[in-house]
Amino acid sequence: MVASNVKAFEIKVPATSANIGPGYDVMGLSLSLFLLIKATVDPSAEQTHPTNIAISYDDINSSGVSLDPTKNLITKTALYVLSCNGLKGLPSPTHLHISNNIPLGRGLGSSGAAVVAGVVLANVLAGLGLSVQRQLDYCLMIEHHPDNVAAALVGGFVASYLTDVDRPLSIPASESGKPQEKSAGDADSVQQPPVGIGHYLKLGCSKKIKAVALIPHFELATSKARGVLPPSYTTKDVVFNLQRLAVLTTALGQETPDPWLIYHAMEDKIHQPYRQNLVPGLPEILESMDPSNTPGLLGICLSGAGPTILALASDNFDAIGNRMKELVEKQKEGLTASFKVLDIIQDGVQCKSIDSVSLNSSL
Ligand SMILES: Nc1ncnc2c1ncn2[C@@H]1O[C@H](COP(=O)(O)OP(=O)(O)O)[C@@H](O)[C@H]1O
Ligand SMILES: N[C@@H](CCOP(=O)(O)O)C(=O)O
Repeated sequence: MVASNVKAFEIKVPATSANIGPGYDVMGLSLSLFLLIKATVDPSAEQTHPTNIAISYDDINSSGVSLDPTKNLITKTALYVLSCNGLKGLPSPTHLHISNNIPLGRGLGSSGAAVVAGVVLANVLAGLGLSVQRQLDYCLMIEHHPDNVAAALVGGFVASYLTDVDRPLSIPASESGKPQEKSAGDADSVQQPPVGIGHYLKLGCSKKIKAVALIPHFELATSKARGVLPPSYTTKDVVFNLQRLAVLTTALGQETPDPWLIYHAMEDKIHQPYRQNLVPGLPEILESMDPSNTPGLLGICLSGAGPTILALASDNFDAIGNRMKELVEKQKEGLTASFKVLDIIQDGVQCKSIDSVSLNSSL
């Protein structure tokens, strides 16, 4: 039992797999792996930080993550949203207990989930009443590509684009490895998001499809994997991706998935060929596994910026995961990996008071 003036909320944000082959910075899928935050607001608690925020983690996935509210990505994001709304911190002392099941730096959208959690946290705890569209604007000021955050906000298979804004979206970068010029929350660093920067559309995804995520046991910062991409592409490669992306948007939604249609529609020439040197086993998996030799397989791609490799499948999930694991582990002495069979979930971020009253509908 908690005292009556103490309030507690739970925020649950899904992992996401971005790109899905040809949809670089466009497509995202929400997966059944979650970042969970329990926020306990206790007006009578001792203030331990000027921002009124105290942080703890209970999991090994997040070792190395800062517990300083001005540096931690979740709270740094929340402080940015608060500062845009004239607040220097949370209104009352708040303890955040974080259980993060999304491995960091693996291409499963941990940073996108952290950014979405920060925006929702500020929205709920300061009673800002931000719409989902406005929450997306805030997310995009920090995570500059829309694919992960749009899918984490609204759930499902999501297509998104950014408005061509006339000034850079230059709030502290979320991607690990990027320098932070100022802490969010500094009054002089506040840059309000333009209204309506991001747009999204939820697409159909057959209930028969699951995602097999092969997760190598090493981190690859998204900033590093973006750094290897070329500044321009040939018309031929762009057309190759556009053709596949157009087909993929509908192919995954067909009730009975067509394996070869999806398999070819998940091919890519914009990012995977440039990133494959950073991801041992990706070329070998793409070359050796297809629907003719792997029953149930629908398609394979790099998940986000990697190193996770994602197979979409309608059957034989464990066999597909084991085969991918074998192919990755044989590339390099000492390299290990594991796999998870995940559902594609239709709910985006959920926020509820601990007595289960829903506070944030993602739809
Ligand atoms: N739950 C979290 N709490 C705090 N920081 C996080 C959390 N999740 C991700 N991050 C930050 O995001 C970084 C990983 O981001 P990134 O390189 O984009 O990889 P990913 O593919 O997992 O999104 C971490 O090193 C950490 O700084
Ligand atoms: N479109 C981005 C997606 C990054 O996703 P993440 O899960 O690796 O953060 C990219 O490919 O760089």
